[in-house]
Amino acid sequence: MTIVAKDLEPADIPDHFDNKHYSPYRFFSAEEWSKFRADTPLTLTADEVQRLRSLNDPIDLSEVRRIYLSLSRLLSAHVESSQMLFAQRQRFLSMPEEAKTPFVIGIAGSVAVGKSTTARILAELLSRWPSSPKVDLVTTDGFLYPNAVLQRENIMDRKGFPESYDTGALLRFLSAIKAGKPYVKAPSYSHLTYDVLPDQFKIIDRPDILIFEGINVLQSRNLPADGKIVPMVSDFFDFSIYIDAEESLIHSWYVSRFMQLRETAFKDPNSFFKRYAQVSEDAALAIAEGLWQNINLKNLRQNILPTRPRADLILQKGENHLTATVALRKL
Ligand SMILES: Nc1ncnc2c1ncn2[C@@H]1O[C@H](COP(=O)(O)OP(=O)(O)O)[C@@H](O)[C@H]1O
Ligand SMILES: CC(C)(COP(=O)(O)O)[C@@H](O)C(=O)NCCC(=O)O
Repeated sequence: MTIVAKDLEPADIPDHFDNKHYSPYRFFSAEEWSKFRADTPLTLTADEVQRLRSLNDPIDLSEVRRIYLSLSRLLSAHVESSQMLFAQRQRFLSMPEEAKTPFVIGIAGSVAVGKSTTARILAELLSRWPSSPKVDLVTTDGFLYPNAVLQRENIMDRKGFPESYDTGALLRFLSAIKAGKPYVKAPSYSHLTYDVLPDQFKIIDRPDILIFEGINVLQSRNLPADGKIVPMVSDFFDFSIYIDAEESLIHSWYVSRFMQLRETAFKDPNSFFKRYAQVSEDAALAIAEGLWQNINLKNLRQNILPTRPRADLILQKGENHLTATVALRKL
């Protein structure tokens, strides 16, 4: 029987991630991957790594050396080739040489998997390569609808799900960046107030690289009822990374971070979660479990993990947030 594309349901389309023999990815152990750094100098200091890492993320200089130097070397090779291709195309079209529009790197993965640390370390390392001195980082939480809207729509417990983002604003932002527009405004979010900051923006002015990080960045959108084809966020990416780990590990990272935040950020009188700093440890654990099970785990299973096969590179973390395997898409 011949199976034609239209007969395939999404569930029939193999992920191939787990079948290492017939997979669109090549898999490398952390040790194999670390060799690809060649003679790339380690330009970050232990103090800088400490400053860049998020709460509860024990990443250190040896992890930067093992994983991130090779990754920054690979990414800078992609940036340079794309700049060269752009210059060749300008000559082909007999158009004047002009600056290439930003190279956009998407970073996806579950809540609490450590996307922010990866994004900040890569931004620092990439800004030290001659082809990309100007690197900016934007997180997608600024594009969430304000709490007032989520409450009105009765979807506060869907924060982070596709419907909680202003997808139009996300697409307008990325298309302005890719069009080479100067001074593009990115909206901001506060984990302290658990809400978007209405009048605070980050100005993105034609960087060499834009790192765009968030749980939803590899999601495709359902086609609207009128059948119009709309772009998706990842259409604007030149390279994408998915940060992966076993569900049970991410679960434990989420809960232990929550318990640490209870001792720090939640004590701030402006914290949305300040009441959780006052309850007993057992009650706080139950709240963290509830947030994980009812919001973040559901979102991971339904909307985030299914996007993993779309990434160009997958960093698979093991115990202690250390990268165990790197999967790189075959070109
Ligand atoms: N309630 C919170 N209060 C303060 N900071 C938080 C809170 N939740 C998350 N963060 C911080 O926000 C950043 C993003 O967290 P998250 O979206 O879970 O992604 P990831 O852990 O993959 O970076 C991290 O640096 C994390 O430490
Ligand atoms: C703000 C987030 C949705 C992450 O947003 P992102 O930057 O990935 O778009 C997430 O950190 C979050 O707050 N989730 C809601 C459930 C919870 O409080 O854990």
